[in-house]
Amino acid sequence: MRTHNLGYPRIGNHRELKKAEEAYWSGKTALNDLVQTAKEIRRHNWELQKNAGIDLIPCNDFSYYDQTLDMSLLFGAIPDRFHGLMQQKQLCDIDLLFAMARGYQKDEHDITAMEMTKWFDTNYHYIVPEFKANQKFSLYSKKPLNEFIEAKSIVENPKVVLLGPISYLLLGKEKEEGFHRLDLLSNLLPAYLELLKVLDENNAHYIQLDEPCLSLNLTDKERAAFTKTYQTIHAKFPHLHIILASYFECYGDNLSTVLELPIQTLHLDLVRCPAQLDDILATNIKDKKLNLSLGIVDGRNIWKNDFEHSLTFIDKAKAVIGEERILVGPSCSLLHSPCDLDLEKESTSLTADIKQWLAFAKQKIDEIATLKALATGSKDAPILEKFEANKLAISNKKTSSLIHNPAVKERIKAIDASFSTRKNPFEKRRKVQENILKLPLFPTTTIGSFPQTKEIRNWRSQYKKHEITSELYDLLLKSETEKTIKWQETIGLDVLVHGEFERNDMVEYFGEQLSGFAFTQNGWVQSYGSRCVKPPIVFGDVYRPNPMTVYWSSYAQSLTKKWVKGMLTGPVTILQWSFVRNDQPRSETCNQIALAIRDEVSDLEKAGIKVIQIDEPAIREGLPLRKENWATYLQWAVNAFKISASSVEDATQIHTHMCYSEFNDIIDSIAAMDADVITIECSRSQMELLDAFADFNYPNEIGPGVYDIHSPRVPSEEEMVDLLKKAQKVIPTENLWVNPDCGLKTRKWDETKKALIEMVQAARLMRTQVPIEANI
Ligand SMILES: CN1c2c(nc(N)[nH]c2=O)NC[C@@H]1CNc1ccc(C(=O)N[C@@H](CCC(=O)N[C@@H](CCC(=O)N[C@@H](CCC(=O)O)C(=O)O)C(=O)O)C(=O)O)cc1
Ligand SMILES: N[C@@H](CCS)C(=O)O
Ligand SMILES: [Zn+2]
Repeated sequence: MRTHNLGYPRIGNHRELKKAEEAYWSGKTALNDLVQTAKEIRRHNWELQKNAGIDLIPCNDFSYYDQTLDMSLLFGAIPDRFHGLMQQKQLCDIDLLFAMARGYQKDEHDITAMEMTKWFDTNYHYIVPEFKANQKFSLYSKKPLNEFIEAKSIVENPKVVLLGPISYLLLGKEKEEGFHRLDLLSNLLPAYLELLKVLDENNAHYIQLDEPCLSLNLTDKERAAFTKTYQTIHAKFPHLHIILASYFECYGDNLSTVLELPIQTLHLDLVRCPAQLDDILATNIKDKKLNLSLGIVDGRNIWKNDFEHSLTFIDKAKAVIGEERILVGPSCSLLHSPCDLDLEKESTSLTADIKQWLAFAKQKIDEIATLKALATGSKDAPILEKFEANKLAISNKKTSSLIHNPAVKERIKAIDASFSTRKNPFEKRRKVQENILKLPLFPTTTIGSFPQTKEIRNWRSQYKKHEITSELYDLLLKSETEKTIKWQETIGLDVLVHGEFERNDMVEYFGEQLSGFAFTQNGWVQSYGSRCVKPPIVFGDVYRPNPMTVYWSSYAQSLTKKWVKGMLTGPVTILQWSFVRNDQPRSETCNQIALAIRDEVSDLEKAGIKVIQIDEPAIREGLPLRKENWATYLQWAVNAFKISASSVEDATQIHTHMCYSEFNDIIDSIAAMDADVITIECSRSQMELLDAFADFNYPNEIGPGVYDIHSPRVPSEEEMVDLLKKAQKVIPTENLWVNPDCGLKTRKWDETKKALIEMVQAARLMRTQVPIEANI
């Protein structure tokens, strides 16, 4: 029996990578400083896994931005718009990678970034490969080889992790008509073979090919592509040990294809799909040579592994295929886990009771090693002590009084259809709202957050460390809010926002105020590029002890005669971006959060807030990976949103906001949410997304994002007018709002100001082009 890991978090224990990257981007440090920080993180990770006794340690799981983008650069799939820049500036690989991810606007160059979207059902975002017809691929960079050589100096036989060819293609997008990206396989496969040859020549033996698309519903053609690809790889490199890894779901109807592939090891996510072990063991696997990687330590959540439970899986597999053919590992890469629980001090939120139930990446690595020791009959005292401590923690959690709250459970039981129905249909509400809000055509607004400057983050940091008083912190935030309200008035935005300066993060902020949640001091997880989030932990029944946002929304509204949007995160997004309990269905936890948000919506309404936005950017992300499970999820997710939004009068306008996901397949559910207005990220796909709304005849109002907020580049009035005209072709003018793609928290003020001024001008211009009677 051996242990392995599918990937380790690459941000560093204290987000060293983020800090080094942002310092480099702002010109404060040199490239070499960043390169050294990255090296140090990799060395730390490898040594940690080696010291824990992991047998196969991954390399090339590091990335400066995103592992999918790395593959595009590795194989030279660099969109044409970057070619001039490459020739003229002779950018090194890292700079080119950053330009592709973030866009490039300097000197005479003005190049848009590549698209970014959610990685399966996670809160991690990848950069979408762009393909043209007859896209060529060849080895452009040496990253996997370099990292293999580097790892070899620290660990024995590092395992090279690569995104597999089929998933790489399927995760990309055709940027020209007339071909399907899978048609590019014949161009791509030789480049993969070339890479494997180089790795082979340098004595790499273990290659982990991640093919997470095997967790999706595939066509026969796609399955055939897997067969062809892995047969080709095997024919060329029969001596390489290929570990094929999919995760986040069952192999489902792809299982029989996968079991016939000429690979050495198949990885199973036994956390998301425990049943597939029995299915596989019931086949003729015993008579094959295939090894099984048992992914039994949850890479997507922070709960301690239940050793007794996990050992039943290992024993079952052992009985059929024998110890030698088993690898023990995490369910997926630990990229989605925070780094190290040891860095957490016990606090009033993360109490000793709760802390004993948790395991972060470092602890999970130790769990994997301990499980192997236990499964192979170790009688070492420290191992047996760990087993006893584990049993105790697991049983403590099952019986803890911290978790269950009868009042919350009663309230959940009382939910009926009236909780999720507005008083009147949209058309009726719309008239009432028009009379009160009196907004022009093409009303302008923003999505909520304004720049979270270093200064603001420092105030919060000082406040948390008691270096400044709560009164001073409050005053500082108020002055920032006031400045932002005044500035929005000056440039002529129609519906204002308070700026969300008081929030560290849109989910963590609510988690900090809701009972049943705990939060960490350092539990960072990469979200995209250098950006990280600290997901709060739902450990028990959720309720809202006090109003959470009324203070800031009321303050902002008191400063202006214009409408200020109340700003909330929706129940599905809070659920999706938190680490949630595994002892009850997600739908139940979601309903508990929905009731808490419902109370907040009612309080905002009572405080005179007329427009309330309930963000649900993660509703698509929570969609099960297999279509057969969609309907159940969508039913409870949409219902939870409606529970949170439906207590209000017709006069209160409910907005929702969604971003960075493929929404086309769930348009009917988005419509069923019945928000009066939806603002949605659209600009990177040049309004393509709106076709789905148009095809569906989406009845309510829509604000398609007119500029990309993930790039520092400032859009021009003309390009936004062009996008709005495109939108106008498919959506009735009276339904259109004008707004950026998402919140502005990651932007700098100068970029924000320039971009929003252009945006307001674009809306004004659009108004002048509408027949007079429609404008009244
Ligand atoms: C909308 N998005 C979000 C997602 N998930 C969330 N949970 N939240 C989201 O907003 N998923 C989809 C997208 C992903 N987008 C983003 C966008 C931006 C970020 C981001 O900016 N993250 C910040 C961390 C934010 C935070 O929690 N900050 C804290 C701590 C600040 C800090 O580090 N303080 C320092 C001192 C100050 C300094 O030197 O900077 C310290 O304490 O040492 C806070 O504001 O209090 C990031 O920096 O990565 C994430 C996802
Ligand atoms: N209101 C949030 C939504 C982000 S998806 C923001 O503006 O940052
Ligand atoms: Zn957003």
